[in-house]
Amino acid sequence: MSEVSTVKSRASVMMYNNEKKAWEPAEGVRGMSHVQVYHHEGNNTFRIVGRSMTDHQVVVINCSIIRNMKYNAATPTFHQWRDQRQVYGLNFHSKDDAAQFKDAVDEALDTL
Ligand SMILES: CC(=O)N[C@@H](Cc1ccccc1Cl)C(=O)N1CCC[C@]12C=C[C@@H]1CC[C@@H](C(=O)N3CCC[C@@H]4C=C[C@H]5CC[C@@H](C(=O)O)N5C(=O)[C@H]43)N1C2=O
Repeated sequence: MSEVSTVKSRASVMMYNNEKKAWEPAEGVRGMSHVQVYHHEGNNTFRIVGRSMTDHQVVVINCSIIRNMKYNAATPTFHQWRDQRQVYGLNFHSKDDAAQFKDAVDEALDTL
């Protein structure tokens, strides 16, 4: 069973550096990425995958959407969430990109 992408938005992927108390671009990428929500229908799991726009081979972010995850739309174009290891941030290209992405994440959270 393959995975189905439910949204594709443009955003720059950031990670929060807890030591430096600052946001940094995700590993190996500068600038915009395509961020997608993938649904694995077989086991009803979801993950957020980001690939660099300049080189789609570079996976910039790949993390599960877990039940009851708090997805925070801090501003209309900056959304963030955390897992045990770190805090992720998406600085979207536009409010539409952000809104579409949030809808897909909310939909995933509703079905988990
Ligand atoms: C309870 C909890 O976990 N709270 C978390 C948030 C959260 C809540 C609920 C569920 C999950 C999470 Cl994750 C929390 O508050 N966190 C997570 C780590 C960082 C932060 C802590 C302090 C700083 C203060 C300012 C604020 C911040 O980071 N921004 C303000 C809003 C947009 C603003 C936009 C863009 C980014 C691009 C660079 C920097 C800039 O614009 O130059 N910046 C910003 O400055 C951005 N912070 C945070 O978000």
